[in-house]
Amino acid sequence: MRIGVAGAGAVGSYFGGMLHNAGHDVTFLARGYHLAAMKTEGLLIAGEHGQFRVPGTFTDRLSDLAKSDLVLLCVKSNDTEEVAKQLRNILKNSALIMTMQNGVENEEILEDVFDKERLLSAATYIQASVEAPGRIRQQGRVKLVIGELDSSATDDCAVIMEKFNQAGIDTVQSRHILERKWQKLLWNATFNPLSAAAVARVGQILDDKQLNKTASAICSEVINVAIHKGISFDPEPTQARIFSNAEKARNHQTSMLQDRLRGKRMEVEAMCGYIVRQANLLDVSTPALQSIYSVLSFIDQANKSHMKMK
Ligand SMILES: NC(=O)C1=CN([C@@H]2O[C@H](COP(=O)(O)OP(=O)(O)OC[C@H]3O[C@@H](n4cnc5c(N)ncnc54)[C@H](OP(=O)(O)O)[C@@H]3O)[C@@H](O)[C@H]2O)C=CC1
Ligand SMILES: CC(C)(CO)C(=O)C(=O)O
Repeated sequence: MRIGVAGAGAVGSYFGGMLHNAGHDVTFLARGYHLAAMKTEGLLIAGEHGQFRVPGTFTDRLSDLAKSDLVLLCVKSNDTEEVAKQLRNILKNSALIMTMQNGVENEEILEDVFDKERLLSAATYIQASVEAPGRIRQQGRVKLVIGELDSSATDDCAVIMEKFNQAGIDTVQSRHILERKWQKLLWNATFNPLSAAAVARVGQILDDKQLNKTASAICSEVINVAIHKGISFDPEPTQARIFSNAEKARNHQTSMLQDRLRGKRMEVEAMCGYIVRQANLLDVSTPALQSIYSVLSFIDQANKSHMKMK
């Protein structure tokens, strides 16, 4: 299968690397120092069970993805619309696009650009980071739940699931992928923004009495928004599950914290703004999330002005 990775950072490089190892023809779209390192040395993926190097096709020309049968959309959510529109101009009509991003708004953005039957979404369970240019660090368990956005679409998803499993990526299919994505968003909205605002690892949020209290408040607000959106959750066990899952990621720097530490733009809209806007539409109160949203939006704006002045 010809696979294009649109945004070969932490997530895209890992999954693209695994699929390349399994014999697929993978093209990695990246830029900057990371791309330069991959072009000269190949891509190095380091995990708990050792490391492997991936020689491959690394490019900063989006048009090099034109022949893809499947594109893994792995840019940060802030770049979704721009990259999706560029992809629409070059991809063949039969190409499938799978978002592996966090949040649930990317699916809405993609539906405005592509026919729904070409779209898949993945709830991506991985802890990965670009440790150094050309080098990805992955820790903990990796799992994907994938599904078609159009539930009446032909079963491309089953074929992709099989190929991913053959490549050693634990993948299951869901007929209710948006519900799964909301479940994941509950976790991310609880921990990612707070971790970025406080510059704290997940374990530090769990251990600090005040941060833990704020995380619990955000979590119950987001569950409430999801319920008002028609996603069925039992609030108490859901919140308990989110916090017990966090125990397994104690040492993790969330992807949003990684961005803050690197002075990169954070996924503030995907993780906070979208939920706050939905809450306003549904007349649901989200004071804790709104507060973190205002802090992170301010930091992102300040970083942007600082970058412009440089
Ligand atoms: N990291 C993790 O553990 C997890 C992340 N996720 C989600 O997955 C998504 C991707 O996250 P992650 O992999 O961490 O992000 P990264 O920032 O590591 O990767 C995105 C990559 O895409 C590149 N990129 C963006 N636009 C272009 C372009 N036009 N041309 C070439 N390259 C481009 C970026 O370059 P540049 O750096 O120069 O902007 C970056 O290298 C996010 O939605 C995140 O929330 C989900 C689960 C876990
Ligand atoms: C916490 C984690 C790693 C869960 O997969 C994640 O989604 C993120 O850091 O954004």
